[in-house]
Amino acid sequence: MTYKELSSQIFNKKSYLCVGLDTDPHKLPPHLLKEPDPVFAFNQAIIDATADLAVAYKPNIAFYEAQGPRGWESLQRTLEYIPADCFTIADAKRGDIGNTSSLYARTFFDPDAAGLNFDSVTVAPYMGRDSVLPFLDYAGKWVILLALTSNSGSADFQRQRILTDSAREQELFEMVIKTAQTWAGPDKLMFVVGATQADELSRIRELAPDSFLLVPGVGAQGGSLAEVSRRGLTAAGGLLVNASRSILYASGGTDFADRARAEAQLLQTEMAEYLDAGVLAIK
Ligand SMILES: O=c1ccn([C@@H]2O[C@H](COP(=O)(O)O)[C@@H](O)[C@H]2O)c(=O)[nH]1
Repeated sequence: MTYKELSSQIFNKKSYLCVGLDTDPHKLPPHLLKEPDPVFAFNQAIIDATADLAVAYKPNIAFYEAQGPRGWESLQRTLEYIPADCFTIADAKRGDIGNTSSLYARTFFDPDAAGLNFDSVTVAPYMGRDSVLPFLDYAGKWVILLALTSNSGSADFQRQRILTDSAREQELFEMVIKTAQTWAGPDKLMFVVGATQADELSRIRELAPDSFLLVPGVGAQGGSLAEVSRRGLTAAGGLLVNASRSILYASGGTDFADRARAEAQLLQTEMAEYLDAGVLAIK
């Protein structure tokens, strides 16, 4: 999906909601356990219940890998079931020396070589340029680079102050955002910024005015959709705001899909208000 197509989806659906498919087999409603692939049955129902409200789906790969080969099959079925008008994100947080990164890229981007066919993958920037470039080699695919994450541990490295070449102070995540934009433009590269870090979003928007930001951390982690939207929305939309647990596990019973829809609807209704108000009006 191109930058323009993603932006159009946001304004057509009046939504920048990304539903996180962090599907934990231990949290499935009991009635699904008799299905041949309970994880897929759950995801299928969640996707059916939310596809008109969401512009993206983000399976977190850990939840599937932890199930061994069965999990990988559930992941593949889920990916194939996601409607074509939705952007897909493999939240895998990969990155290694170049030749190894090429194999990670193939895993998520190359169905002709036994890989999956995601639109994008999350990548950790810590190992630098040569660890990220192999993911950028795929036409039409996106890298979503971790910049300022939602967890408390983001303070350990990402918020550390370092000196620029011109002896000015900046935080490490700022350097990541500036440097990575010399590797690829906003048509191929997004950044992860936690919703719990909304205070930093205005500064991040100055550094990356046109980039899409994947923003996890509303819902279960307590980030504010209003603050994220106020500081992060752009004329192209520019945001994908993810919620996983608050949608998936709104109910553990037979009504789980209806309750998931209701949670997604709350977020989408609020997003539509911000989009309708116009970016400049809410800033
Ligand atoms: O900074 C980050 C980067 C990734 N995540 C991932 O997003 C979802 C959030 O799930 P919730 O249940 O909505 O809290 C999950 O897959 C994380 O691994 C993040 O939270 N923060």
